[in-house]
Amino acid sequence: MTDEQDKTPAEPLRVGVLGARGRMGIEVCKAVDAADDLELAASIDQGDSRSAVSAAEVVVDFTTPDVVMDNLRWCIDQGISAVVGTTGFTEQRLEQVRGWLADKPGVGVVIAPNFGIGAVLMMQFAARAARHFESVEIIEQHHPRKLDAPSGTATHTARQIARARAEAGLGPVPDATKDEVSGARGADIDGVRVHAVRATGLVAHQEVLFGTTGETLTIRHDSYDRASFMPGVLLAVRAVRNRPGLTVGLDALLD
Ligand SMILES: NC(=O)C1=CN([C@@H]2O[C@H](COP(=O)(O)OP(=O)(O)OC[C@H]3O[C@@H](n4cnc5c(N)ncnc54)[C@H](OP(=O)(O)O)[C@@H]3O)[C@@H](O)[C@H]2O)C=CC1
Ligand SMILES: O=C(O)C1=N[C@H](C(=O)O)C[C@H](O)C1
Repeated sequence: MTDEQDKTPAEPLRVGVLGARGRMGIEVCKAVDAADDLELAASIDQGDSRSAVSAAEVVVDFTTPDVVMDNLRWCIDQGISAVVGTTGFTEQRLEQVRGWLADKPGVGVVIAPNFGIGAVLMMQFAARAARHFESVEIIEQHHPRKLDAPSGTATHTARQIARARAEAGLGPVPDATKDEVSGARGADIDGVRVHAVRATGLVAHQEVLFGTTGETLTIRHDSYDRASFMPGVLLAVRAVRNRPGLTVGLDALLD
């Protein structure tokens, strides 16, 4: 039979969701259900047994920073590829994941601080602008039920900006503050000040403010609905098994 004659539809990819009853998990389950090429094989939340997820080929994790490493270790041990949106990934944690993956060469993991395509572009544009401005501050704004501050997106953006500034030979951001009420100047992430705002009505928003003599540049992204993260999540779900090892961020998948 030629490929042309073989019209058998491909089996849908079996996806498991961890954190399935959370704000993001609910949205991911809906998106997977709605996709013809994906099947929701298991949806697990706090207190459920993880064993149901063994049937999945790809696991999506939107849980909490304190449980995500244990989940990830379990997936890798089971030989299941994973797409992770949960925050809390320090360089040390990423290194640990790389170590686990070294023993499982067929397994892929994508960890992205933000799956919104606009947010990924905002981070790229900010990294590109960074070397042209002596001043930079990040203001992130989120719903008040968010557990971590500053956000994973803001932390990632600050690190990328810091790297671009170092490569360009820029020194510290100018700031004459001598007398400070604790916290007034925000958190210092690799030399970049990050301010975290929490308010009912917000979803996920970030502004990167750059300044130099006589001008400022503001790069802003807004997620008004968690549906905004789904194209990125599904892109990673479909790609992850063909990307053994660890992929951090969506940039490589978008390109
Ligand atoms: N990368 C991205 O694009 C995005 C990332 N995020 C991140 O995703 C994470 C989740 O966000 P959000 O959905 O708003 O948070 P929620 O608190 O709404 O959801 C987390 C869910 O995980 C559950 N959970 C806790 N422990 C476990 C466990 N061991 N196994 C399975 N499920 C568990 C929680 O249960 P319970 O409530 O009972 O504890 C809850 O239902 C956060 O870190 C957030 O920052 C959010 C949006 C986009
Ligand atoms: O908790 C959230 O809501 C979000 N978390 C991620 C982060 O911390 O950056 C991504 C997005 O900002 C929404």
